[in-house]
Amino acid sequence: MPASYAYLGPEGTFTEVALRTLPEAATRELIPYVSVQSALDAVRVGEAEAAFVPIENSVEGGITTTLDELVAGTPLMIYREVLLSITFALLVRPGTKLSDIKTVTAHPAAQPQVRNWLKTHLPDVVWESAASNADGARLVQEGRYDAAFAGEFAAARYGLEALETGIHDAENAQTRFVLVGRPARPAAPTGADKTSVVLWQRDDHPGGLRDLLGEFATRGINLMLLQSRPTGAGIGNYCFCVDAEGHISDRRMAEALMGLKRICLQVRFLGSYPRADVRPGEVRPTFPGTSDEEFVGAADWVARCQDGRF
Ligand SMILES: O=C(O)C(=O)Cc1ccccc1
Repeated sequence: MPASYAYLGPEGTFTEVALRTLPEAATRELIPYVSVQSALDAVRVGEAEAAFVPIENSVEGGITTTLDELVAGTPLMIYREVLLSITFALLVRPGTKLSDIKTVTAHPAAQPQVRNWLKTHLPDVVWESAASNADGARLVQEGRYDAAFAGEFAAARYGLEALETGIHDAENAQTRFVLVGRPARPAAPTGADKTSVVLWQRDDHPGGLRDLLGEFATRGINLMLLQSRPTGAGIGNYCFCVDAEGHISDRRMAEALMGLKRICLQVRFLGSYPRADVRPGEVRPTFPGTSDEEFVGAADWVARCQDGRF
């Protein structure tokens, strides 16, 4: 049996389309799961080699179920990311007219991307959340709802037709997906990488978040995502999901992570992996004084001072 990748299913999700853009997906068995949790659990228990799930979109930010799964439980690691431009189609059973639609469904992350369209075209419709956009299409096929927002490509799979296509409140809306596996050595740096971590503050004090972010800022590391998530320990108790530009084997990133490890209650490393928004082969510039050579040179200088050889 080939190694398998679990993904947020059923067949016909945007997640499946994004997964199929990865060359390695062609050599794996792709198995749909009903939720992000069950796909990630399949990896945790060794049923799947990796899981492919949505993690962020450009309209609402982080997809909290995915972030919360990565923050807690048995540690997992991100190995790849994929960006997909998203527009929705309104899928209905053949013959349904716009005026027939009383109920509509989709994944909760779809709602902020179609809210204005709904207000204009179906102001009185009742929204129900589905486990995924393709699951919403399946529920329309079963007659549970009148319409679903999903990819146009899902229509044929569920015997539906697209009453409207190209629905998107925000121009260029993109969703980011990640391939998640059990912890292992990260892929080698490409020159345009991203590192994801979760940070827990040691205590609550003025400027606490600034202290954490300062570890990145003083080493010239740009941040690409900062999302607080409740720890569950009470109001005001948060951990921080951070995506930072660079790879853990870059000296500046390694030093920033060492700094965070010293000052945080806990740091969870979620992986270093190639950025999907940069062309392969393109190397990101570093800020003055933050290249590997400059870190090595500075460490040598300190060693020579300690030896009285400067
Ligand atoms: O992959 C899907 O179809 C999903 O249900 C997740 C999702 C939700 C909204 C936009 C893109 C992907």
